[in-house]
Amino acid sequence: MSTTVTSTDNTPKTIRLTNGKDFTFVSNAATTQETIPIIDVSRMHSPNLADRQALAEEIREAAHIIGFFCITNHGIDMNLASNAMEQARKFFALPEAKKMEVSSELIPDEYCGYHGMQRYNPNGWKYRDLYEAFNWNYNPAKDPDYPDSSTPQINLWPKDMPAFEDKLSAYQTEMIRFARRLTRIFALALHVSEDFYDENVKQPEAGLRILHYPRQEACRDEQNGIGAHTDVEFFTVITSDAEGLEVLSKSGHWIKVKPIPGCFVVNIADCFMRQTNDFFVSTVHRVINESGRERYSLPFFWGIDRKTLLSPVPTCVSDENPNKYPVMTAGDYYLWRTRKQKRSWKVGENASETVKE
Ligand SMILES: O=C(O)CCC(=O)C(=O)O
Ligand SMILES: [Fe+2]
Repeated sequence: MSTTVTSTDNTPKTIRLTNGKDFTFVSNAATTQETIPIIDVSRMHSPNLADRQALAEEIREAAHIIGFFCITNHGIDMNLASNAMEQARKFFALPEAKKMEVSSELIPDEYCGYHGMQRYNPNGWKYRDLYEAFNWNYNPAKDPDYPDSSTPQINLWPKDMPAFEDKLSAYQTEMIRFARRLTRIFALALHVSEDFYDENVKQPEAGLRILHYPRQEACRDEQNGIGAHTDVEFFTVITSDAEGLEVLSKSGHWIKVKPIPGCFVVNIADCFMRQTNDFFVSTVHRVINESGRERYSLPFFWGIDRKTLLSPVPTCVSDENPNKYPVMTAGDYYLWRTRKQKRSWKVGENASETVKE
């Protein structure tokens, strides 16, 4: 059945994103009248190239039109996700002082570590975003395909909680294996050879985060769970235990994404949009937790390694459609965004970037 969550604020708003672009939504209400595509990805494991190509064409369309889709029959062991979720609940239940021992402020140029409750306000709303999070980076030693114990991880793991690191890392290892395969399908979707990205994902950007959203009491016009934003890297794979994710449609309306048990939501992020010269769209999204209970989510952020140049994919540029973006390394881009977001999303600093029309 279709539903629309009403909002007292029906005036269009324009907000500046940290990627420098502006986006507008026509109303702050959200609807289930529009949906995101559901794609059965079992064919990604097929030995037949034609099957993989057929899947790639479906992904091509979804990545081009809306930049968000739900995947079924992915083959990921969901026990690993539930174990990570269980650890998330335990971690967030710890005293604030214990969580602050691994504060993300300790490493300013990385996202890893703990981000405290109501710390950021990316949209300049009345109240700060109602979430806390813990991020962890790729650990080369635990790569399932190219393990490398000689390159140290950059992470802030809490002391005396070995199960926390173990369970979170086990999920990460599974997701890396999956993301490498999905990257090959994305290459086919761009009509380049399947191995186009293989060399660039041997030391990938493969960070994860656990998020905890308390039940929101304030109205949706005054507070977000996590404010509207776009992700930074190539694609994100999300699992969550409750509704709350909202995606901005092309027509400027918020679509409520209904989580399907056992499935993941995949979305295109900014580096992929840049590299495809906007052919794939990195769509604005946010979370508002009106589920009436706490919400936990587990996004996995996947991108090419830091030293690779974000030069355009050959099939996405032509004389008529020249590259729109300056070329830089993925690492420089990630660093620029990390610095910008950790600074400007802090309380109040971004409010001036919100243009009320
Ligand atoms: O909690 C979610 O479902 C999404 C979180 C998100 O968009 C993010 O952390 O970038
Ligand atoms: Fe996101």
